[in-house]
Amino acid sequence: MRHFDLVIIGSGSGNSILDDRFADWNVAIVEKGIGPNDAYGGTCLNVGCIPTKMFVHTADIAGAPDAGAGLGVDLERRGVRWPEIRDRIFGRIDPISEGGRQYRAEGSPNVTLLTGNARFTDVKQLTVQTADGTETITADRFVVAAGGRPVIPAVPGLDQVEVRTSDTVMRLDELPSSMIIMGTGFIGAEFAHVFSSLGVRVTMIGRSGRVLRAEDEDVSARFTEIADGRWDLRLHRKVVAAEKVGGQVRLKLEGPDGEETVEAEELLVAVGRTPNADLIDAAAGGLELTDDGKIAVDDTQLTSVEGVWALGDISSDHELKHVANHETRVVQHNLLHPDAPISSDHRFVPHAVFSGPQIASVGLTEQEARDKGVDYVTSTQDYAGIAYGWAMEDTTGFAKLLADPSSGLLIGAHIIGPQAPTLLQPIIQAMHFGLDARSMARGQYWIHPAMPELLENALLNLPLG
Ligand SMILES: Cc1cc2nc3c(=O)[nH]c(=O)nc-3n(C[C@H](O)[C@H](O)[C@H](O)COP(=O)(O)OP(=O)(O)OC[C@H]3O[C@@H](n4cnc5c(N)ncnc54)[C@H](O)[C@@H]3O)c2cc1C
Ligand SMILES: NC(=O)c1ccc[n+]([C@@H]2O[C@H](COP(=O)([O-])OP(=O)(O)OC[C@H]3O[C@@H](n4cnc5c(N)ncnc54)[C@H](O)[C@@H]3O)[C@@H](O)[C@H]2O)c1
Repeated sequence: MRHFDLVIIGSGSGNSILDDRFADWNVAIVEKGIGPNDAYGGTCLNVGCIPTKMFVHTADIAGAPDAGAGLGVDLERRGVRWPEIRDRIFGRIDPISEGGRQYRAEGSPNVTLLTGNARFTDVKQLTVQTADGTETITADRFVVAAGGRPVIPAVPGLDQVEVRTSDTVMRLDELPSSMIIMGTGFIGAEFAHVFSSLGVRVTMIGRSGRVLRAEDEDVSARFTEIADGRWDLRLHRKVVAAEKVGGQVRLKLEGPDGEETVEAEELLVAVGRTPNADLIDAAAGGLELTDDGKIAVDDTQLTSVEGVWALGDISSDHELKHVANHETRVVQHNLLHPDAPISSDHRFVPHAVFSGPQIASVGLTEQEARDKGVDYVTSTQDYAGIAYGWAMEDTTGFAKLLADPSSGLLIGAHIIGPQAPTLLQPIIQAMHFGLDARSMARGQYWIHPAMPELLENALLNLPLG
């Protein structure tokens, strides 16, 4: 039985743990391979953030004729070369993934790469199913960074149709003429934007009355209105059956007007992700789980077993790469300095939805502030009320801020509109460094007439006495 100083399960964020400071550690990385190509490097690189945003940017360009029409510029989108788009994107990503694998397999003398599925068989003991057979390994320390995977809901007949998930939909052979998207969360909203901008007829199905309903209620309501104009939006619907009819997928829905069916060439299921704690048999390793099946960790990312840390989607409340990266740095420090551990900072975790329009958010939504009984004031500034918004003829975007009325400190910020994630960053900075709204608004220059004037005005409009 081989014994290591450290075993890392998962090559996504887990791959970033190792740097020169670990050069004299005997380390094993175990990775089963992700996506249709069993790739190295985890979700974000291969089937998540990076390819999706490359498709989103392409979709934004494909949408230029619509944007131009309102400005008096007539553009024509003559076509979309899907295979070229797909191959350009993965032509860049796949070699990075393969380079990462090779570096760990051949270029890191102190690292053993084991390719295969890892399962705990005891505390600090792992069995790895490789192509060469089964190997059991032990280690002094473990980092569990095994991520999550898409959920496929239990709908009668769904196992009989070809279901796409975010793992597979970006590599379709051909661009379909129509697509049903089940789910109205991050992935649904981003892919609906991508595929509808590329000319696919999209039908989106949601259980509730809102798209992106976890967002601030005003943002979610505005996004839902816009989505309703961009694709066929069926809300308050339950999918009760699925079948294959000819080359099409047909779903039976139950909704406010009774039963209905929808058909399309492709079906994308985007109803959330589940942590891979079951795949690694966390329980056999003595790792306690949370109620939602994630590996329980304390604020230093330590699990219930001494010497075993977890990070990222398998243990975090936030399934976001910047959170996984932050937790990776915390684990890295705590591996190297066990006597002086540091904690993760999850106070102000931002997120963005790269759809059309874009959304970015940090801190409390108005409904959360209300539910928690937090004292707050709020202000909303439309893009239409700032000079750059006039330039863009934007009529739907806005920034909404929430602040503590006594200290003037920001407690939440929500932006829907062009460049929302970029615009949000100074607010994240203000929240982290305790900058109050008035000092932020008046204590610095704001470039005129640039988009951040949206924030300057929203800050000035806060009724702070
Ligand atoms: C479509 C999509 C778009 C996204 N876009 C964004 C975005 O724009 N911004 C953002 O912040 N976040 C985004 N995310 C979320 C982000 O990708 C994840 O939060 C992040 O990648 C999680 O990293 P991780 O290291 O925890 O897990 P992963 O990167 O998933 O790594 C886990 C690795 O463990 C391996 N593994 C699992 N089980 C085993 C096992 N038993 N044995 C061996 N290996 C195993 C897996 O194969 C995988 O490679 C997106 C996610 C998706 C799906
Ligand atoms: N831009 C980004 O940062 C980004 C992009 C994509 C994904 N992600 C991460 O990946 C995670 C997963 O994304 P997602 O969109 O799959 O999940 P999600 O949690 O954002 O949305 C899932 C949606 O599916 C609905 N749903 C759940 N079960 C259902 C069912 N049986 N039938 C119909 N609808 C159902 C939920 O109500 C919800 O609206 C996100 O939570 C996010 O953390 C981030």
